[in-house]
Amino acid sequence: MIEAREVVLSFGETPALRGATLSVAAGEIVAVMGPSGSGKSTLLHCLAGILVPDSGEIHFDGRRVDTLDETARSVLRRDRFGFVFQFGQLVPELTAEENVALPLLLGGAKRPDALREARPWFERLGLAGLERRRSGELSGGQAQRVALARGLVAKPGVLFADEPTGALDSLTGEQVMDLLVASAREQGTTVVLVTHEARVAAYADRQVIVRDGKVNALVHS
Ligand SMILES: Nc1ncnc2c1ncn2[C@@H]1O[C@H](COP(=O)(O)OP(=O)(O)OP(=O)(O)O)[C@@H](O)[C@H]1O
Repeated sequence: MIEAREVVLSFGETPALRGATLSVAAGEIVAVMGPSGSGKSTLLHCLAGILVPDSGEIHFDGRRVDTLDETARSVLRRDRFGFVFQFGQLVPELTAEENVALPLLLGGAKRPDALREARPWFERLGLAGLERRRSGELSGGQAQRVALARGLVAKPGVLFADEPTGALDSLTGEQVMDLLVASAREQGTTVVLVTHEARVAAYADRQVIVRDGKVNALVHS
């Protein structure tokens, strides 16, 4: 479904990826682990078409991604990928339901249709009653569940989750992971999950370790 082949990327003098290879099958949930600074986020950003490697290739659904121009990559991200980051990154001016509807609106849906599709996510993720709140009026766990709904609402081919529980206490983090995995499975979404927490990685079908910019160890859970 999504693949990095021998990806090399440096930030100036700092090598971040030194020949990273990873292949994720459709519907698979893969956890990317590894020490701080090893290149996990950079690998995720390359897979997601946010960063372009210096060399190597990125493929998604049979298409080469890294050779697309910025516009084509941003359309691909909008239409086929979902994102959840460590701090939710909800748009503070929008209500929770508007945040969830955002990917549909950006994809061209009419506002009433987008909001109608967004609403069931509040029940599903235990957020009923919070639809009109803004991010400042939500707890960290609630905001992260809204971010998860936003990441999945457009039924992306791949959900990229970068430390999605990193800002949460462990119980809240487990609730978010339970919901992430259940929702992704329900709609067959492939998940690339960056985490340094073994307990979070244990939710994945497979764990890989990034060390010194290479995906150099595999652990089957
Ligand atoms: N925008 C940037 N500019 C310069 N250097 C960067 C940038 N982003 C990452 N790096 C460097 O690239 C290397 C890999 O960083 P990356 O964020 O991918 O690691 P990581 O494994 O995700 O780390 P962490 O677990 O701490 O988030 C590090 O040495 C980092 O300092």
